[in-house]
Amino acid sequence: MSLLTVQGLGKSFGGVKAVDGISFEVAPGELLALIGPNGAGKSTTFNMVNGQIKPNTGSITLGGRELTDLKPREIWRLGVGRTFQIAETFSSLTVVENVQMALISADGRLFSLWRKAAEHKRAEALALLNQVGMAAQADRPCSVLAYGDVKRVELAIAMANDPKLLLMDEPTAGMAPKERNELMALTKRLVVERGMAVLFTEHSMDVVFAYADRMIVLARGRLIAEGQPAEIRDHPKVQEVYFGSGKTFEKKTPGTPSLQEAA
Ligand SMILES: Nc1ncnc2c1ncn2[C@@H]1O[C@H](COP(=O)(O)OP(=O)(O)OP(=O)(O)O)[C@@H](O)[C@H]1O
Repeated sequence: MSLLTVQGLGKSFGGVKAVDGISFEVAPGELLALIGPNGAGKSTTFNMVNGQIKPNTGSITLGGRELTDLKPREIWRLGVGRTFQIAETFSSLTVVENVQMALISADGRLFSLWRKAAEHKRAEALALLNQVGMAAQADRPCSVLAYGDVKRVELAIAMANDPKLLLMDEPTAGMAPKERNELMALTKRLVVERGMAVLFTEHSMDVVFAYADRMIVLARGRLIAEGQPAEIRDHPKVQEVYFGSGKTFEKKTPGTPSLQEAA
């Protein structure tokens, strides 16, 4: 049974069909990668799922509930979280304060002045930081963290709303290979442990092939392929759209896919 169901989704900007009647599903506990060359319609799709852009056609349902007529805040409340290409944390606050703020926001309450900021939901925030391996750094300001650690804090912030579906916009952009793998392994663990679904875009094909359970491929707004990473790598239409972009899929050794940058 799917959690997110997208049917016939379309959006045009002037004469450009940014997204052209796409349909796909995401199941609970699934890590689904959305890939495609520049301008394929990935961001527009993301922005429609979280309500920032209204589609011209089609429907998006979460657990059977239609989302297309809801505001972004209402969609977030129903359990659709998002992380961004550049991590969004308050650098002047400590790690734990950032998560505390998110917990307060998820409660939908204004900060109560009669309680000290330092105590508000601290235990809950620390439990979330523990899940992402950041409890030991709870009282450090976010501004002094390594970028990979900021991304972990961002995940804890996203978890504060207990999302059923997390949209991750190029989660590993700007990260070194080791950090990339650590972040994706952590994401995979959260998906399995919480039964959460993740829909993510990613330009790094190594990450996609190593961690995605399934992939969907967009080109010029259309969904051109869908399947397991191994099926997608060998898919002729996918090879075709990536040909000319400077990227080709190649197998280094049998069963170890990688992306080669053409000279
Ligand atoms: N607000 C907008 N106004 C006009 N055209 C837009 C707008 N947003 C996107 N487009 C166009 O829609 C198409 C799809 O863009 P989109 O940003 O969704 O692609 P993308 O796959 O996310 O690309 P990238 O990988 O470069 O981020 C592109 O042709 C883009 O120029």
